[in-house]
Parts: sequence; structure tokens; C-alpha cells
Amino acid sequence: MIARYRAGAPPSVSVSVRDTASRASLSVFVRKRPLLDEELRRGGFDVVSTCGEEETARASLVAHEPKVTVDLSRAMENHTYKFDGVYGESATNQQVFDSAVRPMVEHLFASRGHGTCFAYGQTGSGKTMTMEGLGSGEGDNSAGIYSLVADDLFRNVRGAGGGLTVRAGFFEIYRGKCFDLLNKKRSVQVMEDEHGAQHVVGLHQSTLASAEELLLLLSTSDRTTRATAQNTHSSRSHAVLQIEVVEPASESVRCKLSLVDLAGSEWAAKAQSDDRQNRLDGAEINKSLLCLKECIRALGSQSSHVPFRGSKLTQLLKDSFVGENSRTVMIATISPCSVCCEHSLNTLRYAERVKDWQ
Ligand SMILES: Nc1ncnc2c1ncn2[C@@H]1O[C@H](COP(=O)(O)OP(=O)(O)OP(=O)(O)O)[C@@H](O)[C@H]1O
Repeated sequence: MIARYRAGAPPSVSVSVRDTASRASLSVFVRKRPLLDEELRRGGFDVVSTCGEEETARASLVAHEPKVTVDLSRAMENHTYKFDGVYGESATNQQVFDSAVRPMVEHLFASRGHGTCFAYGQTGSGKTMTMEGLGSGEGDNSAGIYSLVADDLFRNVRGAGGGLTVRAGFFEIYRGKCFDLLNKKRSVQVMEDEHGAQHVVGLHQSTLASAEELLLLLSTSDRTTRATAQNTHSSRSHAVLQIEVVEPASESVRCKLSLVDLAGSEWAAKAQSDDRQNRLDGAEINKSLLCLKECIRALGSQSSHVPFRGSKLTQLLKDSFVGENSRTVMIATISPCSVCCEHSLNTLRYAERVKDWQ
């Protein structure tokens, strides 16, 4: 049925990005990863089609949900979503960076703004692969968004004649508390100053000389993980890499980027779990992901109240969301596997709700 659908649909595309995406204050992109060997071995099949519609210049994606009808025959329900950009399984981190993240970095550097790029999706859908990359070798995905952003910032700093410092801090938010991942997981506090700027007090920040130094630094970090059926290194914390470009004489921040690898979104559903650890993790993740969505929607609808204080994550990201020069990029990652279809649909609905006010 899926093959028949694809035969009659516009050709599948690897990268399809609307030309307005680079100028929007919030842009939402979806990345489909390839089917993994393990999924194929277990009889899984690809239920996600990515399509570029040139005539509307909109990137769309179709999730084919397998169904069984009342007479027990097989059926398929097609769910179509449109986003600022869609990446197919052969898209590389470099392509994702070039079309989704680079415009934000350039804008923030030129306008002295603050911005956030976050990866949202189910465990094992490719968030860490997108943000961190594979980390070794020369492959297409060896560098992730972290190092590609750092590379671009250093290029901008050189272009501006130097004299600026780049520094980075890396921490996680786990059960509503922040822990410094570059300083033995010491507890750190998020505080707001009288100008509304958010500070992570006690966070170790390293001054960097190159993007390679950032990768070295990150390789020494230790993020909270616990084994799950889908992914033995499943992330239950939100990991935040903050990179700042600073004017050394005045110590003023010229631009700031928060790059967030969110905890697996399926944990949100485990708030009702029988296991106490799972329940506590699930409840906290649920709260922060809901609050993130509510804050973005409140900002988009110009509501007088934005519930930043509803979670540590949104409190922390507040200064990247407010201000005329702020930018937000969401990269939702999905697995194409038939077994994960329900989780992928949840991710696609979340991504659509984040953006549907525009
Ligand atoms: N675009 C891709 N191309 C090839 N392999 C990929 C891609 N994205 C993810 N993978 C592979 O899928 C697996 C899961 O990816 P990853 O660890 O990035 O998931 P995750 O969403 O970060 O999960 P978690 O929330 O548990 O950390 C890894 O083996 C990774 O190499």
C-alpha cells in the first residue's frame, strides 16, 4: 500500500526547505532517520514519506499509519504535515545545519541576539546524532550541530577582526535541577538578574580556541542515562550546551546560543508508570515539554502571560525567546519504523502545534 502511495506521490526528497524559513523567528524542521538494521531484522518497515512540493514551496511529510479494519483486513491512514523544512533519511548533519541552523547563527551574530536550537523526539530517533554527530571519522555525519555552530561562530569572529572570545558551558536538567556536565555534575542554579537575563550560577565555562576544542571538552562530559528497550543510552535529561561570544573588555555577551538535546519525548507518557524511577522521570519530562510548547505558543500569539516559570527548562531559555533579535529553531526527529509509528505521530503533532499559530 505504501509503495503504491509513493508511486503516485511527488518524488521523495532528501532536503526540502521553505524559502521563508531562514527569516522566521521560530522555524520547525523534521528529520527522518534511516531504518536501522536491527529494525529491519525485526520485520519493521518504513512508514514515513518525505515530499517536496515545489509548486507550493512547502516541505511536507506523510506518516502512513498501519490499521486493521473491523473485518480484520489491513488498511493505512495517511497523515500529512507541513513544516518549514523536511529532511529525508539521506540528509546529512551538514545539510541540516546549512538550511536550518546557519541562518540563525548569522542573524544572532549580526544582531547581538540570543537564540535556541532544540532537538525533540522519541528515544532513538536521532536527536543526539543530529546535535553531537558521530564524533569520529570523516563521514557525512561525523560533525553535529554543536561543532558546526562553533565552527561558524569562529568564522564570524575572525570575519569581525577578532578581539572576541567564545566560551561554552554544558549542563543537564534532570528532575528540575541543573547539573554541570563539565564539572563532576555539581549542582548549579538558574537565576535571573534585574535586566531579565538568565544566569547559570556556578557553571564552569571554558574559553575555546576552536570548534575542535569544544568537541574535546564535550567528550569529557557525563550525561544521565538509563538503559531502555529501544536504546541502551537513552537520555532522560535535557542536555544544554550554551555558547556565548563575549567582548572581553566589557565582559558583555555579544550573542548567545543554547543548543538543547531534549530528553526522549516518550518518557512524558511514563508519568503513570508502575516503576517509581520511571514515574518521577516521566512526570518531570512531561511537565517541561508541555511547558516548552505552551511558552512558544504564548509568545507566538502575543499573549500577555508566558509561563516561563512553569519549568526549569523554559525559565532557563527565557532570554533566548524574548527580545526582538531572538530566534528559535526546532528540529523534530522521527524514526521511520512501523513499530514506532505512534511515537512518530506524537512528535509530528507536537511539532505542528508549536508552529500552528503562524
Ligand atoms: N540520520 C541518521 N543516519 C544514520 N543513523 C542514524 C541517524 N539518526 C540516528 N541514527 C542512529 O540511530 C540510533 C539512535 O540515535 P540517537 O542516539 O541519536 O537517538 P536519540 O534520539 O538521541 O536517543 P536518546 O533520546 O535515547 O538519546 C543511533 O545508532 C544512531 O547512530
